[in-house]
Formats: sequence, structure tokens, C-alpha cells
Amino acid sequence: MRKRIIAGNWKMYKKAEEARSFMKELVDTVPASENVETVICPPSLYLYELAEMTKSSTVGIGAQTMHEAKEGAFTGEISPKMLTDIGVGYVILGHSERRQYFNETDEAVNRKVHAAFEYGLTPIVCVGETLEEREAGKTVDIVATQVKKAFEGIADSLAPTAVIAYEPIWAIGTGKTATAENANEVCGAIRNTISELYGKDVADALRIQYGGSVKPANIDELLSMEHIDGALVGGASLEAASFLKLIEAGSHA
Ligand SMILES: O=C[C@H](O)COP(=O)(O)O
Repeated sequence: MRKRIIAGNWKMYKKAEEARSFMKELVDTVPASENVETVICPPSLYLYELAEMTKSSTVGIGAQTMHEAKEGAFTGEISPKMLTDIGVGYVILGHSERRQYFNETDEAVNRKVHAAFEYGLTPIVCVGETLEEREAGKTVDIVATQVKKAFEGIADSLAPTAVIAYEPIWAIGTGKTATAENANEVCGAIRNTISELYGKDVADALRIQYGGSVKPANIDELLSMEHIDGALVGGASLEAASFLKLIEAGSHA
């Protein structure tokens, strides 16, 4: 049985005090459950403080992106070594906003997946199609190619510990959600791709999240699907009350 993983991606939102009080509430009230792993990915500015606040709790902290090098003259960047050093455990890689606005290519995502593993971080690898690609019937091809490229050269022993987030780009922040059946179908295709690459045991172990306008009203149906093991949540992770409802949903057997 795969443990669910619900991750909040705050993107470029929240002032320091808001981040602090959210995390205090989350740490104090997050249900202790063996069924769900909880992760918050704040802006990098808050990583250190929030990692300190969550040290003795079950809440994990993730970065929203990182550079692939351990250190160097890369103004403005943060490295996997720095993330591990301050107690960050996860990193989102290849989010569609990084691909779209910051020219993050499949090749760069692959290098970052390698770097994440090298420094003991769990990569949350994002894949997803545009509306145009979906309407042209290319969804499965697109996500399968993104997965294959992201995992190029990744050892069999590491692959099952990665997380893949399927985020149809047209569903991000738009209020439009893929139907649970649709999302499940694509997550199933992702699992098949992993099975082709690594075999069934790895495919059965690797967790796949759905992301794109996930909220308390649709989480139960999404999580009831065979191939959906959690959610990568933007908007609904910004308020502790709604995020806690998602964790609560994930904690049910
Ligand atoms: O990383 C999170 C996704 O981009 C989903 O964002 P959203 O829940 O606001 O649609």
C-alpha cells in the first residue's frame, strides 16, 4: 500500500508572519496518521525557518525548485547541498511554471533529479500537458516522454522513492479540474511508463500525485482512484483550514 503524499506549493505567496502562523497551526493540528505524508513547499526565503519549526513534527518541507550544482557562481540560485543542510527533505522539479517562465527543459529537470538524489532529497517531478496538446490527443505521449527524460540514468534503487506529480497545465489555478477518471487514466499511463523503465515492482511503489485546482470539495474523489496517491496543491494550500481538510481526507484508510 502506497502512503499518500499531500504537498502544498505556496508558489510566490505569503509574508513571513503569515508563513509562520500557518506553520504553527499546521504543526499543532496536523493529524497523526500513517496513511499520509504532509509537505509544505514555501518560497525559498522561508525554508530555513519553517524547517526549524517542523523539526520534531511529521510535516516535511520542500523547495519549489533548485539548481543542479552543489555550489558555484550562480547568482540567485539555491543548491541541493544547501537544502539538505537546513533540513529540507523534498524538492519540486519541472513544475510547469518553471518550464514555461524559466525555460526549464526536460534535460535540466533530469540533471536536477540526479542532483536531488545525490543529496538525499525526494524529488517531486512534475509532468503535464497543455490544453492544446490534450485536445490533439497527445496527453499520454507528452507525459510519458517527460517521465522518460526526467528519469534518464536514475538507478532502479532510487526510482521508486521519487514522487511524480501529474499536473495538466490547463487545470492549474483555473478552477478546472481533470475529472477524477481522466486524472486516474493519465496517472495509470505514467505508472505504465515507469513499469516499462523499471518493472512492475518499482511502478507499484512509486507515488503519483494529481495537481490542478485540488480543493476540499474534490479531494475525496481524486484519492479514491487507483493510481492517485496524493495531491500537489497550490491555491487550496494557502489557508491552513483548507489545507488541513485535504490532509484529513488523505489520512482516511
Ligand atoms: O503546484 C501546484 C499546482 O500548480 C496546482 O495549483 P492549483 O492548486 O492552484 O491549481
